[in-house]
Amino acid sequence: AGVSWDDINNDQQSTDNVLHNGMGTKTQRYSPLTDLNTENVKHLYPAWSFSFGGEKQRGQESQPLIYDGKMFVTGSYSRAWAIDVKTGEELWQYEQRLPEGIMPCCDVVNRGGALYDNLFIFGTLDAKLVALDQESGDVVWSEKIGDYKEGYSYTAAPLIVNNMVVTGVSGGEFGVLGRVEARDAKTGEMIWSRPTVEGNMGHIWKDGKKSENGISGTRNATWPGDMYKQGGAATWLGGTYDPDTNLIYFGAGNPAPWNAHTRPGDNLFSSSIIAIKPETGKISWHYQKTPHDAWDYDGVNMCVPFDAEGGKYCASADRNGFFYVLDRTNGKLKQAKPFVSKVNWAEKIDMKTGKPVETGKRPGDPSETDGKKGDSVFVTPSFLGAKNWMPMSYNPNTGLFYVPSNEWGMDIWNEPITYKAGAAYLGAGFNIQPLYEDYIGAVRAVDPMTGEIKWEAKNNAPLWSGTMTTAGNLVFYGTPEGFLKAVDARTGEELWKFQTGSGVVGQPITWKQDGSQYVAVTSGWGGAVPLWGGEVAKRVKFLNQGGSVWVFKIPDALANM
Ligand SMILES: O=C(O)c1cc(C(=O)O)c2c(n1)C(=O)C(=O)c1cc(C(=O)O)[nH]c1-2
Repeated sequence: AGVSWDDINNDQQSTDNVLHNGMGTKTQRYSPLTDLNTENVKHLYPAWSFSFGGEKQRGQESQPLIYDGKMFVTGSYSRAWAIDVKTGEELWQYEQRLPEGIMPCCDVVNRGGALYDNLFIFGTLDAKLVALDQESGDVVWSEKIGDYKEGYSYTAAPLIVNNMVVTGVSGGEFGVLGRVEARDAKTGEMIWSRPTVEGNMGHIWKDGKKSENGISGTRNATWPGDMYKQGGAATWLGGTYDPDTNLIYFGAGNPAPWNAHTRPGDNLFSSSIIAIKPETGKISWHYQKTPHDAWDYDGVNMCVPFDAEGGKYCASADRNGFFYVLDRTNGKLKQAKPFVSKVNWAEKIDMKTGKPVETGKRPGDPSETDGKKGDSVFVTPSFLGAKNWMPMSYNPNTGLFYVPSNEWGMDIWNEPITYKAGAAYLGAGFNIQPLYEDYIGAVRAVDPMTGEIKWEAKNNAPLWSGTMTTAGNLVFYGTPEGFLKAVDARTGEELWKFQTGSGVVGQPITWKQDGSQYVAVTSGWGGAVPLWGGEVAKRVKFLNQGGSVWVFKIPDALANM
């Protein structure tokens, strides 16, 4: 009984449940179901809605999981629920007792949990992993990921690989040490820990004992002095696993602090994609998208595995505005094209070197002006990114990625900064601005092999929800204005929408149950935009908060037509 690794590995093919983040460890967010399709989606109607209750609303970014007639979903402030999928009745509720001093940078969000055996495992804002019994909601084990007093937290859904639960850390804005860690999913015991800042040694545990496990090659060649110890490169979005290559792919975030003048060098492995061997935690290859990042372009965006033209690739739509395709066996660059209309920090990515050709838009060094504030520059995209955390989906039938993208720019300048444990470690100021009157968000259908945009669906507010696609030629996504929408995967034509009562910044899923296809999504406006969005935050300040999960189905009479 319970959820096995085989079940999880088969998640994308098995349609009667959703066992893993991304609807499979590859996180393609693709369902082979065709019951619901472009013809009948207009009949989709709500089966039930469940309120997360309380005053603790804020951003609801969770992807629900479905197993054995139960939905497992997390909410803001490190809460989790099990719900009867048929009736929408609550089975149990768990609420982490959060200390006063938690320091999540970008809202009190959670993006979902992981199922393994009889457990539901999720990360909390006080940087713990909590494993709950699926039946009772009781805590089976709990382990510390990092010290919340130093700025560590966790918001991502864990990744399951074999018998391991694999997680990263949040806290890049506080100079934490980014890392990827594998624990025994049944007990929480550490198996390996792999820092993502060059110069820091990894460790492997044997019989409960920690041993050295260095990476080969240069040690700390890309950071000055001791700065690698607080180098950031937070792994705050979790990762993907591909059984074909037997590699774990993680994005590593921005180098700390933001002020790049303090840390000459490429600052590996920040703003990079890293491929890790699951047995040892060793880095197999790495690819840096933004060397010596000066704009908080971060780099956590997942590299989503897909196969095309006989090759094994992964694709990453980066905050820096480029859509990257890498050979996922060795990290070699195959393609990199912009997926937003204005990218002004780099002209292009040089296909020979794999590096960006910059245009000179780095914020000025404060020591070259009055010592307090360096010259400000206007840069596109803004640091909230051409695409932030919200996941894209890949449809193998259309061969297209469906990317939730945003068009905005920022004024950014640097200030002096020194590291202090538990304090913001930026050394930068900024103001984000819209570029266009009529829209900020746009779902874009990207052909990964050419970089061509096949269609786009614009949205007034910035898009902050994931997309999900099906063999029924549908793409689902949410809007901050409150709608869950279904569009035609081939054309982008809008076929259905439903107003959920608050902004949708969640991640839609679909599955089949008792003969009909279901769709679910969380609703509740929040995340980084209202907190950090500058002029954009002002433009969308009318949007209301919420906290609920919605479940939809088609009428039984239409289910098999
Ligand atoms: O560096 C980090 O550790 C870190 C963590 C998080 C997070 O855990 O949510 C975000 C970011 N950075 C970030 O840069 C960012 O834009 C962001 C947006 C969001 C969100 O949920 O809307 N989280 C985060």
